[in-house]
Amino acid sequence: MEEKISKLAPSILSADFCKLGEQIHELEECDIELLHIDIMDGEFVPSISFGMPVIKSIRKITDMFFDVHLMVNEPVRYVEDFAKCGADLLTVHYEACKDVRATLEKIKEAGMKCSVAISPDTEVSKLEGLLDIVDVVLVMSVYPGFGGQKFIRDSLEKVRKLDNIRKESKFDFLIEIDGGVNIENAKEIAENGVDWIVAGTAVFGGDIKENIRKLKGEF
Ligand SMILES: O=C(CO)[C@@H](O)[C@H](O)COP(=O)(O)O
Repeated sequence: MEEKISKLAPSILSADFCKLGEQIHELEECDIELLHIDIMDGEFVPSISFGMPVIKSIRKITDMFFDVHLMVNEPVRYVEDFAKCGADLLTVHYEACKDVRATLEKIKEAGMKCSVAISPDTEVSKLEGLLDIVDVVLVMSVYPGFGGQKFIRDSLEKVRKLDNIRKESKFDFLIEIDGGVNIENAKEIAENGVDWIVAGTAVFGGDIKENIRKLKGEF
């Protein structure tokens, strides 16, 4: 993927849903261009978050790039629905698809960017045969399902492996990391070759503008 949007992708899972519109405008005032949107189905992960109606509503109030992370079994079933409600990029989990490549192809055909995510127990080697098609690889640095968990350090090794693969190949995917990012570890994460950094609690817990100012100062 050619364009490199600013690195920080706030995850609205940690937003105050009574004030979602206001908080999105606060992010815009901080020049955030990338919004991470977590969709959970209660099957692939234990929790249920929210779905298309929320994306459709917030699409009306912002032009931010919608980075939609599907923690959903067989996401191929929903590709067109997410395209219609305004997703710019769809991430599907390697572990959740019967045919990952066909799912990614369908996302592209629907006019969106595509991304594949790996959970902490899935090795980078599983992505062989997919790296030519993906725009982004999402490395989960917590077990998917909940915000506010502790960063799993082994995920940095995966990031380095992916960064080496793309340096040694013609692939130009971006690398995104998601889970447990905070002011203490953001600098180290960015230095390992990550392009997009998702942060939920570290952005929405407390003063959003102050949190973003501090996080952006780290990378
Ligand atoms: O996908 C997920 C969790 O499954 C993440 O996007 C979290 O929402 C990130 O939250 P923090 O770890 O930053 O609080």
